[in-house]
Amino acid sequence: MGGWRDMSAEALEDQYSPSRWSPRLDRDTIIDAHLAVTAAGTERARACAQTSLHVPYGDGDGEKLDIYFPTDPSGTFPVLVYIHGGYWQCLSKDSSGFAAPPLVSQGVAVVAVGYDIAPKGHMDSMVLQVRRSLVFLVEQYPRIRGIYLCGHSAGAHLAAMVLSTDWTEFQVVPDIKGAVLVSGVYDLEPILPTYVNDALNMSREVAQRNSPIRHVTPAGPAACEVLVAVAQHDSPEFRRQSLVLVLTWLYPSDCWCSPGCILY
Ligand SMILES: N[C@@H](CC(=O)c1ccccc1NC=O)C(=O)O
Repeated sequence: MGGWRDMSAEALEDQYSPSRWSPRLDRDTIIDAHLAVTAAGTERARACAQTSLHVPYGDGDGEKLDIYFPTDPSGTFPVLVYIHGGYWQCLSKDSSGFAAPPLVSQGVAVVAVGYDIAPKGHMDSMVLQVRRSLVFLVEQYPRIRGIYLCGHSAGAHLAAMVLSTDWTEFQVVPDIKGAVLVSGVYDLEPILPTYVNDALNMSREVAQRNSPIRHVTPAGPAACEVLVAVAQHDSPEFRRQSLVLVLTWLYPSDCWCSPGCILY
């Protein structure tokens, strides 16, 4: 069966370039459209919510987050933590607050997490940064009751790594109640031969260590509700990746990601 290991680098680049799969817009237009929509949505969110912007959660340049507070600031509140995509090398928290308006009006805080993207940031450090951002929120904002994670594309990968965290290595265990993973990449090995890895410069070992489908801890992922979503026109490889993640988390003792497996 022709799995990703049988694909040429060219074919993999096609599969792992979401911009090439839109039936409506060409590959350059669609990325610009994505940037325009997220930037405008974030501007709207900043106009309608109380915010704390560029809050440092660590000493690194990129270790900052934006908080959009609930309209009614009394009492405790759940928080939606949004992790942006951009193949770990573009985009930022500064245009990642677009989900806030309907949530803050319902008493939910929204946090857009920043992290040091490549080439400055490495895969290990980005994963550590998003984990630390949650520890910071729990420690600094005791009125938070329940964390919901949302990540898009590379951000869905980072969110899945957060769900796979062994929190015994940290000071606190964040109360993650749910997650929405949108069009993520959960096995990093197929992107090694593609242009995506030019800035990331991952070795096979780094890619495997940071692949949620290979990172199933004995305790499994955080015990919470998870919605794994793909888009109608995502590439077959993107759709396969989400399917393998779901199967891995549902049936961790079965093999879903080695040569010979039906979905490999
Ligand atoms: N070079 C990629 C760009 C890309 O993947 C992307 C662009 C904007 C937001 C998210 C993206 N992908 C995953 O993080 C492409 O051509 O589709």
